[in-house]
Amino acid sequence: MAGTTEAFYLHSLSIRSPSLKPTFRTIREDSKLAFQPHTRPLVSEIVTGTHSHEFWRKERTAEEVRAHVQTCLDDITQQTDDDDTRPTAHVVSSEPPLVLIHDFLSTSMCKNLIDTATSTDKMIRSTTGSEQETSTIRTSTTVWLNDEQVPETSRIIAEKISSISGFPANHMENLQVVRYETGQSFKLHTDTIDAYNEMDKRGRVATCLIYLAAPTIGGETLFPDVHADKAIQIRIAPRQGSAIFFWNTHEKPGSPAYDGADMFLNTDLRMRHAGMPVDGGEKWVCNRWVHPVDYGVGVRGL
Ligand SMILES: O=C(O)CCC(=O)C(=O)O
Ligand SMILES: [Fe+2]
Repeated sequence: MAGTTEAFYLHSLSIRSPSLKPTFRTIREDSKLAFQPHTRPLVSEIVTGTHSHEFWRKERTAEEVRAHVQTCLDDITQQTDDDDTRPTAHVVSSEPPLVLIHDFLSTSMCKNLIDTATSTDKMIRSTTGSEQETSTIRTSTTVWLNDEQVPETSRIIAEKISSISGFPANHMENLQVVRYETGQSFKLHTDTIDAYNEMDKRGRVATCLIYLAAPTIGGETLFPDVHADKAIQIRIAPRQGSAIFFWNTHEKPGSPAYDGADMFLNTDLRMRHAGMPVDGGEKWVCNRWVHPVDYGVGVRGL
């Protein structure tokens, strides 16, 4: 099947229908670990990449991925995060890496993003791709928030993603806040496409998707191809404050195949995913995408 994208190819996509009836594996909340105070030094400035890419240079076991992401998260201070919860990493898939992080963002910061997004009065129908097209592919509404609008929340998010990915905050787009009302969805797509290699800012090498509010029914994020067993499709149930992190290209930074920011990055089609229709209540998410080059702080999006 041809690659699907958040950009131009979406029109030709359809959800894969495997010959075997898929087993849906829904990732739900794990028991919450008790808060453990952080003993590491504070990160007082916007990060410039506190961890190297080295970890991602080769295929890792699930436990290696979990331990690495957990350490990256623990390295980031929670001082400005006002909930007494410690983020916990759970590996949905180690190859390709797909990590679910509970308590990635505090409840109050989730609310801060939703309130700020709402108060802009600028939420418009979501689009796909650099052409900013609206279609039935994506029926939610969107607003972009920059660092000035949500300074602390934006910094906390950037620090955590920087720690995990090894890319500094200036490689990240602004925050894209998305609201799904009942009946709305985002069909199967990838967050980057090979054609983005032609752009100055290049493709979205990594995605961090944060769940700001969970619907009462539906709205799972579906990954039909990430599990090695093709009969298994992964569905992640939104939970407020949780996030998923994944790489969108075959070449992970630090790997032998990764030859610097100028290289051609091949979209990993196993990372196709969809926001399933919301069947009750409202779902809010926030995207922060990472690029292989300096994206320029304050730039709105692709
Ligand atoms: O809403 C979801 O679960 C997925 C959203 C998504 O994939 C996107 O915004 O690119
Ligand atoms: Fe996506």
